[in-house]
Amino acid sequence: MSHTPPSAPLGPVDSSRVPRFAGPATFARLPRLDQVPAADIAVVGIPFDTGVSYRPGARFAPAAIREASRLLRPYNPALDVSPFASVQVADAGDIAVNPFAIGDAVETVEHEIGALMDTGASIVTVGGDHTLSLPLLRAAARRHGPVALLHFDAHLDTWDTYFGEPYTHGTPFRRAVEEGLLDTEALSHVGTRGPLYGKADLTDDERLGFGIVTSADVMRQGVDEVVARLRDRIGDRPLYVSVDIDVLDPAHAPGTGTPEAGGLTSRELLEILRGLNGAALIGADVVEVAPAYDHADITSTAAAHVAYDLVSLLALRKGATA
Ligand SMILES: N=C(N)NCCCC(=O)O
Ligand SMILES: [Zn+2]
Ligand SMILES: [Zn+2]
Repeated sequence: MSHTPPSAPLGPVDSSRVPRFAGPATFARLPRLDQVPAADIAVVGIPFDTGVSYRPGARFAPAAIREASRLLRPYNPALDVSPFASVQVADAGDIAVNPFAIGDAVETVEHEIGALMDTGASIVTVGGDHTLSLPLLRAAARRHGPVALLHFDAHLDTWDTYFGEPYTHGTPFRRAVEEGLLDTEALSHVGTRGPLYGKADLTDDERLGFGIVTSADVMRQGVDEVVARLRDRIGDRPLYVSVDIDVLDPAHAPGTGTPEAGGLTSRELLEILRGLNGAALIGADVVEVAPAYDHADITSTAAAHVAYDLVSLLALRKGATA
């Protein structure tokens, strides 16, 4: 069901008239959700980093990504779409999550995102740590049933517990499989690399149903072959995409909490995402941006562009054109 009003959607502030560095930042200078009757696509910030195991700071990512998104323009040539022209896209602001209690934050995110989805909006979240994918997948699965997952990350994030804790940024996808939120025929990690605790990390992960396209596979096989393999696995299932920005090499994303050498370039990541055009994307998150470790906004710029392409893919699904 589309909630696009009969009149044209309210688009972003025109950066050819109002300088793009003026005024408060919303994602891509889009209207706030409270300025439009309803949104077909909502970008939501989640300022939360209580689930991290190493460098904190992802709570500041929604603001940094919005600032970095000021330079985005309304036509996306790579996907030949104007994502804001015929579909109402809006910035829904930040979810007020409890910074002291992970369980409470997880419940709040599930509830708030579920309520937004109930209005008919598709959601792209920006910011926060990878703990958040669990409540986001709970909300997605409640609406769509078990979903296919494309998980871009240096890490597996299928560990069982950390310090005995079940809800952390290293464990969301183990919980998601246990809770039946994922279609275990269609689970892929992309960009995996780096040292593990032991070989069992990999065998456990495989037992949960995941396939792995390592960072080195992307280099050896190339983007087109990787996209073909992933699309084959996803088919026409409802698809959730989770992007941990540490999938990028630290040269392309220094501002993150658990950096690993040997990652994707931002060009490779964007091209793989664009290869998903036509898949049944239903929602996405962009997590693990930690602005305090960033330089020259490299990481938040990459995250803003990733979110823009994800919004573009959702807009295409909702009928947007050039
Ligand atoms: N960045 C994410 N999501 N997870 C990293 C967990 C790595 C570790 O603590 O061993
Ligand atoms: Zn990671
Ligand atoms: Zn992760």
